[in-house]
Amino acid sequence: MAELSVRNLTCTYGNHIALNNITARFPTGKITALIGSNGSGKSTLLETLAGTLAPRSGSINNLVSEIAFVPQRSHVSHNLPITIRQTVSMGRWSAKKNWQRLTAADRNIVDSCLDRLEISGLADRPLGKVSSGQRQRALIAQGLAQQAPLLLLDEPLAAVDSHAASLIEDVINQQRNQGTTIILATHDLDQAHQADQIIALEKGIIKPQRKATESIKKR
Ligand SMILES: Nc1ncnc2c1ncn2[C@@H]1O[C@H](COP(=O)(O)OP(=O)(O)OP(=O)(O)O)[C@@H](O)[C@H]1O
Repeated sequence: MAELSVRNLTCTYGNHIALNNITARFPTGKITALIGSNGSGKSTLLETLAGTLAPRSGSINNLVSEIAFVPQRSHVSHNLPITIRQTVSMGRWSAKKNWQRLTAADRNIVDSCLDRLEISGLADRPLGKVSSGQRQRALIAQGLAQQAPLLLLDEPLAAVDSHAASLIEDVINQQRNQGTTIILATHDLDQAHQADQIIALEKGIIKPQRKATESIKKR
């Protein structure tokens, strides 16, 4: 898989410039951590790579067609009629044409993802009636179930306890070891340190790497 990169990428919301002419490379089969304060542009970059936001200018190069994106979500209606298992199964449906039925192999993948995130016991519970940390694990399991070569995670450790955080970190490392390219936004500096590359954003631009590393060490 050729290396994913962005060149002179600018993204705006109306007149507001959220990403200002950034150029970056995302090594294949490695973890890139995006860090930066609130509003620095991390989610905007992930959404642009995921294709849910169109850039104003610049290019995205070598983007694969299958992308698993786990966005930042905080609220789901209590009445949403979908179970945790169905939520994770949606990761398999994305690879199907014309809403074909899931095969036994698909169901095994779903079971394995539920198991890896330790939510098998919650599989039949409605997504809207579990805790936000449990929901976060379900959404990550959905992303894993896609088995896409590119996995985008927006604050995967938000809302989870320390056990779940280390579980999610292990899962992310396992995915990287299997060759998945991972780009994640995080405010957790321990998690950023475990990444292969750190990109520090500030007001929509990339801080030079040396300074980015220094700023992490100081905190
Ligand atoms: N839907 C939107 N409409 C208008 N402006 C937006 C929108 N989403 C984000 N922005 C603005 O774009 C900039 C980048 O926001 P973004 O969400 O990418 O930051 P972030 O680094 O992910 O922040 P956080 O750490 O809080 O999640 C901010 O100034 C933000 O206010």
